[in-house]
Amino acid sequence: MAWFTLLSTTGALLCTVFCYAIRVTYIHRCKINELRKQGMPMPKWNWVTGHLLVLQKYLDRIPTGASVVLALSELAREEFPDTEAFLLDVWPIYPPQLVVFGPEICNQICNKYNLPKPDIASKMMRPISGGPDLVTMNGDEWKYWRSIFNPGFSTGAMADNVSHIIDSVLVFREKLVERIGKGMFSLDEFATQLTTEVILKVTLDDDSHYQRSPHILISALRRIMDWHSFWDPRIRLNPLRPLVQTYNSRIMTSYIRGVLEKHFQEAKGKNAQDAAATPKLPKSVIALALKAYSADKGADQVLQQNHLDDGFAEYATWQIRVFLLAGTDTTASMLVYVYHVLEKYPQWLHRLRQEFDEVFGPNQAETAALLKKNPSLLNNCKATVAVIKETLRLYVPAGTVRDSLPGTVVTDLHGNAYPVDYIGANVLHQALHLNSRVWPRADEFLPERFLVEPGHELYPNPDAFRPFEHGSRNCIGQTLVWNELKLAVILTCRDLEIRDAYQEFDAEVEKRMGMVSKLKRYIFGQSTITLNGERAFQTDTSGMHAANGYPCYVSWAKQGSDEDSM
Ligand code: HEM
Repeated sequence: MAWFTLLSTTGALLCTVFCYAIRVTYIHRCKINELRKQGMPMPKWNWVTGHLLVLQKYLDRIPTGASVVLALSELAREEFPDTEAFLLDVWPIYPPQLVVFGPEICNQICNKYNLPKPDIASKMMRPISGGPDLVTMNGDEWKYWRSIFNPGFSTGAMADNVSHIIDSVLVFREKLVERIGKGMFSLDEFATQLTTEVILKVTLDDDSHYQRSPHILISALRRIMDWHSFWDPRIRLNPLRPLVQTYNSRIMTSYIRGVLEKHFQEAKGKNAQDAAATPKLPKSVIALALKAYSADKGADQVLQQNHLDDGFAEYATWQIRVFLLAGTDTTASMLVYVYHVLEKYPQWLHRLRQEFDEVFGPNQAETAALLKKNPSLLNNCKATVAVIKETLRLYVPAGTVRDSLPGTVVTDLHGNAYPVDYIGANVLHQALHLNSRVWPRADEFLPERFLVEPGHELYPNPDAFRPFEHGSRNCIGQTLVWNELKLAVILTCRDLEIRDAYQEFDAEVEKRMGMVSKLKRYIFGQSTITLNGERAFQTDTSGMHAANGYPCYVSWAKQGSDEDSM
């Protein structure tokens, strides 16, 4: 009898949940259908699956593991070049969005209306950050914490960081040199270790030596990331996920709180020794944030306390956690792609080497010291900047999603109005950067477009280039990115050469392939491993890292190889 009651109660509960899901889905799809009838552009739509089947069609064209946004970008460019905007309904996987990829409509979303960040983004970031974070906060809370962290990322503060970034880049270089003649390795792994070491130093003043040894904080973050997905239900619904993430989250919080407290006590000690002087805090992001916070809360009051203010420590910890994520993967993935384009287009490698000779003189050994003494020399490397910009255009690793805002209407080029009070927005940088209306010869690698004068046919529309987004929600870390990428290229590309090893990597995979995999391939056919001819396609990882960790070889540059490449 008890079993019968249990079964019938469970059955009734499941039925209720099922009916509720049907009802919610129906109400949602009715709203989309309404927008469809009003003429909102969208791909072929279905009451049951929304646009999932259309998206799947484009996903089937790209290699396994390639980023979903690349499939979305293909869809955008192929089906909506005229409106540069369309509605995408993949609910319940993600809320419906107006996908946009024209500079004018992007400006409306990010600058004119500055639509808020959606709740769902904040929920998805929570396991990584631990609490409200700068990337997904809104309103006054965001404004306040952005102003607290702005000084730490200012151009001046970043110039103060050049010296230790150089030290980290020199370790990266040393590691590359150690790999000469030693076979294939993952460039992505080396690059990520470099950017991680840099962000630990810049944000926490932590001399982690992460390029040479593991770090408890980063191991915990990586474990959280291994159990994290922004969309994959197989990962999101795994019951073990919250347990693993909570455990590692505690490790991260306890480590960061420890470092903050240590810096606070040191700062207090310095103040006590020299009461009259302005506090000589180290210039890490966190130290400058603490300074800004103290100034805001009433001069020395914060520094008079026995322990670091709990409210500040809690928020700062969440932000450090998000900086560790935002500051490593994207920059590392870009660095890998810069080496990739320099291998593909040796004439640009040659041009950069000429530029380095002109700016830093012919004696390479002196470059690091020169840059430490005079970081502003970085501003003289115009061709280097152009190459990095063109790489950022073609391999942009991030975009922005925004929430709906009641009463807001955006318009496309033809004046068609799209209400964004039920659907949010997805500014699709990958499609925007390849939009052939605004980018002449959009698919070609042409760094010269960033060197020509206004009036030239290649001169870019500034609103169409937004790797770091525009407006008040732009990337806080962009100056750091520029310094890191320029320094890495300057200090490694003059005498070292990277060659991708995908051919050898694929041959290894083939050799190690088991019978079952071979049988599967025989039955279902070989799935594609390139995207538009690109084997180093961007993957569905945070920062869109290059496929398979970018297997490569490194060698000394051959004498005269530059001249040969011209
Ligand atoms: C190549 C490297 C990078 C790229 C392409 C990039 C791109 C972006 C983009 C597109 C946004 C806007 C995102 C949105 O609206 O949701 C953003 C925001 C942000 N980025 Fe980056 N980023 C990079 C590196 C970094 C680094 C090194 C940091 C260091 C801490 C960082 C920290 C942040 C933060 C905190 C925000 C949120 C800013 C706010 O809303 O106030 N990013 N980034």
